[in-house]
Amino acid sequence: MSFDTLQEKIIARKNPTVAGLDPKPEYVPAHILKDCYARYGETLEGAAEAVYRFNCGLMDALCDVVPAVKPQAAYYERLGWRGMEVMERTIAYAHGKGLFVIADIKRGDIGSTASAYADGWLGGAGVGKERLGSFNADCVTLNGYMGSDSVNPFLDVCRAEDKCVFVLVKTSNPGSGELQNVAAGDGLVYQVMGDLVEKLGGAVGRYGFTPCGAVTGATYPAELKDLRARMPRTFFLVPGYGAQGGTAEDVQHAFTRDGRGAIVNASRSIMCAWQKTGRDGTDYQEAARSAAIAMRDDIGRFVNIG
Ligand SMILES: O=C(O)c1cc(=O)[nH]c(=O)n1[C@@H]1O[C@H](COP(=O)(O)O)[C@@H](O)[C@H]1O
Repeated sequence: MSFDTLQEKIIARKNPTVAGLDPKPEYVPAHILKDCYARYGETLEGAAEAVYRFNCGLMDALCDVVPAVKPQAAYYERLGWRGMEVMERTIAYAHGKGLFVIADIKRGDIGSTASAYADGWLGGAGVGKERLGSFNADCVTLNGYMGSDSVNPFLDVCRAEDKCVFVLVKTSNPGSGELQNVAAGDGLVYQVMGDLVEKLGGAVGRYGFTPCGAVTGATYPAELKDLRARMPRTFFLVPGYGAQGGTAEDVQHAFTRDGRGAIVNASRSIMCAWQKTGRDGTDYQEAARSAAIAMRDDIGRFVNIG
C-alpha cells in the first residue's frame, strides 16, 4: 500500500496519527503476562506470546480510531526468533483490521544487502513466487545516510508492489544536531538529505507524494517547517509527539496547507496509557483508545484534514 492508501485511511478516520507498537514485556498488563507465563513458562516464548496478545488487544481497541500502526523491530528482535515471528503475526493481524503497517526497521546498507532487506520486509509472496519475502509491511523506515544506492533497492520494490518508505532526514533525538545540523555546502546536512529524498522519490501519486517519504522529528519544529517548504512532494513521518515532548502546535508544520502529507507517531503515550489510570491494567484497551482519541483531537486543533 502506497502513500495514496495511507492518505485515504487518514481522511477516512479523520486522524493523521499512527500508534507505535514498541512493546516491552513490562508494558504488558499483569493479567496477560501472568497467563502467558503460566502457559509457556517465564521464557522468551512466554514473553513473545504476551507481547502478541497485548498488540492484538491494542489493535482491536484502536483500529477504528487510527489509520496505521508502527511496530518497531528492536522490541521484537530482543525476543529472538520468537519475537520476529510475533512481528510477522502482528503485521498480518493489523492487515486483518484494515490498518496500514509501517515496519520501523531503520535499515541502511550497500545495494545488494538493501535489496535483500527490501524483499524480506516489503515482499510478502513467500517461497515459489518471484519475490522471496516474509513480513509484507506496507512501508519501512530507512537510514539513508549511506547514500542513494542504499535506498534505491527499496524504491524498486515499492514501485513494483505499490509500497513506500520513510528515510531519516531530521531525527527527534537530542543528539540529532551533532551531525544533521552541521554545515554542508550552502546549507546543513539535514537539508542536503531532505533535497536528496525529495529527488529520489520520482513520480508522484494521486495526492502528490512520491513513494520516498521522510522522517522529521516533532521535537524540532523549526526544521520541520523548513523541510515542509523544501520538500513539497514528500510525505512525512513525525515521531516525538508525547513521550519525547513534541506538541500538536509543533507538528502542525509537517502538514501541507490542505492538511495532507504527514502522519504523527506516538508509542509509549498510547501503549502505556493504562499505567496512568491507577488501575491494574485490565483497562489497557480503553486507556489506549482514550489516549489515541485525545491525541487526534489535540492535533485537530491545529490541522484541518477535511
Ligand atoms: O523512525 C522513527 O520512527 C523514529 C525516528 C526518530 O527520529 N525518532 C523516533 O522516536 N522514532 C521512533 O518513534 C518511536 C517513538 O516512541 P515514543 O517516544 O514512545 O512515542 C520509537 O519507535 C522510535 O524508534
